[in-house]
Amino acid sequence: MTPSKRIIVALDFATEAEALALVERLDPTGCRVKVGKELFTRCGPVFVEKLQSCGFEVFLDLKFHDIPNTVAGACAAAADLGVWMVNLHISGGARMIEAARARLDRMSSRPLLIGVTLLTSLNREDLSAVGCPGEPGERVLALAALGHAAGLDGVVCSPLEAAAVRAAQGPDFRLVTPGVRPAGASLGDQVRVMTPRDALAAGADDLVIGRPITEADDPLAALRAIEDSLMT
Ligand SMILES: O=c1ccn([C@@H]2O[C@H](COP(=O)(O)O)[C@@H](O)[C@H]2O)c(=O)[nH]1
Repeated sequence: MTPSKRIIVALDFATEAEALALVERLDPTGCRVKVGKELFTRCGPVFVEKLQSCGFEVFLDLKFHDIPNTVAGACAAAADLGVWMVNLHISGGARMIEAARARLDRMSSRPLLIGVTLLTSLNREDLSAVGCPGEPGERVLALAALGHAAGLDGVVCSPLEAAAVRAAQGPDFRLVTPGVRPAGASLGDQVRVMTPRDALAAGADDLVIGRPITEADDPLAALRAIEDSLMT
């Protein structure tokens, strides 16, 4: 895989027109795209199909979290849509993940099934406030192990945790990392972050990058600069 194909551009836009304005300038052989809650709620599966008909592999980032039967059905719907990757929250538990995986395994082709460990916007204090005292890294490692054993293809984690998860879960477990910021870029609401180059060096497979590209004066130039930083 080329270093640039490791970039997943997060299309966190409020309208289809804004998303298309960027997508029409992107090369589907050079990057993937992510459709999350905002764009999907506004534009729905039809927009995902449009992206796919333009040649893009789509990460459907809806972070399913519900009872096993409901999440399994949602994952099957994502598979029917033909997306490349879909995700759920590992904190939904092993039975939820196993049900999703079993349902996907019955389909003729399936997306990669990835689990969110701990949102990259959370720090130690946030964790403690929701009744989970301890270091974010420890929680990520525990959730990654649970998710792998239950049938996930990989996890979403911060690049800060990528090396430890890679060491614990091996080379074939996919590590998808948001919380990626070029040096000097605004963090926004992200807390556990690394630069694109450091994230790759730490073992990330996929770099999910949104606002540093989408909110740049010249989004394409911002993407190119990130790609260049991965090659040098
Ligand atoms: O832990 C997580 C899980 C998902 N995300 C998503 O990634 C992008 C990041 O966007 P930026 O603009 O680069 O911050 C966004 O769509 C999130 O929903 C995450 O950030 N952290």
